[in-house]
Amino acid sequence: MSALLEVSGVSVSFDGFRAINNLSFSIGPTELRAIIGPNGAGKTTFMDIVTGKTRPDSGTVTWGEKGISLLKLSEAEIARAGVGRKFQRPTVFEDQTVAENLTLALKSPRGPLAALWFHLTGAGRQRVEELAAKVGLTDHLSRKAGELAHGQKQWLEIAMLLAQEPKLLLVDEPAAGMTLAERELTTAMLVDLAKSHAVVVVEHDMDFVRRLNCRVTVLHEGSVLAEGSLDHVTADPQVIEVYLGRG
Ligand SMILES: Nc1ncnc2c1ncn2[C@@H]1O[C@H](COP(=O)(O)OP(=O)(O)OP(=O)(O)O)[C@@H](O)[C@H]1O
Repeated sequence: MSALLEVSGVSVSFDGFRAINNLSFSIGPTELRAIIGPNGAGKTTFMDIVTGKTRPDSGTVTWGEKGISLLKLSEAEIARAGVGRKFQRPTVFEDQTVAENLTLALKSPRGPLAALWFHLTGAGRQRVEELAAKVGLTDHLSRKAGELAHGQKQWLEIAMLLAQEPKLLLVDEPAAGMTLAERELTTAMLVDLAKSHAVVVVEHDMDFVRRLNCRVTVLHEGSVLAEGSLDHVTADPQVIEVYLGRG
């Protein structure tokens, strides 16, 4: 399986401090990956680089079968190429309904005629219903997003990301603030999404990572310290020393 995203030898410094240090990372087109690591390991900076928010000082970031360089694209172009990012705090429109939020997020077909056709045929409405079903919000379409529970808001935001038809989803600490039941549903959702997308989850909650049952990358001081199953990386003495042993 060739990689969808290939980060190779990437470094970036802020005021002389190397936040990312010769980092290499790749993910396939349908793969679930968890990224863990201590505070300041470079997890957020890694996502900032992939999404074009931060430009690295050196290294390459290539995307897709054609191996295009994401470093030459703007943030908006990277999003259009298929990289979606979910921040930790939900940013849904609280005064709009779930259906309205999803409609606003839809990727409309290009061109006025195609867009008109999309609306007249009800294709947009059908897509909104499909997206709501994917995240378990079918019964909440007419509710204001502000009335939803925290977990449901997070799921709505995931559906809004999916509305843009991304190939890669970067998801930052999805379990934070969720009840156990919400976490379990979120795990199932991410596992299901990874059947048709690449999904990278940054998460501190080890129980959550265990339930994801996927390959884990441990970052430390801006580089990959260990990679493999959760059992493999958590048995690594270096990982225990820099990350697990501190708790
Ligand atoms: N814009 C910036 N200017 C200066 N230093 C920065 C900047 N962004 C990140 N850093 C530094 O780079 C290092 C990596 O930060 P980053 O936020 O990527 O870590 P992280 O793994 O996401 O940590 P956390 O788990 O706490 O979110 C930290 O030491 C941070 O202080």
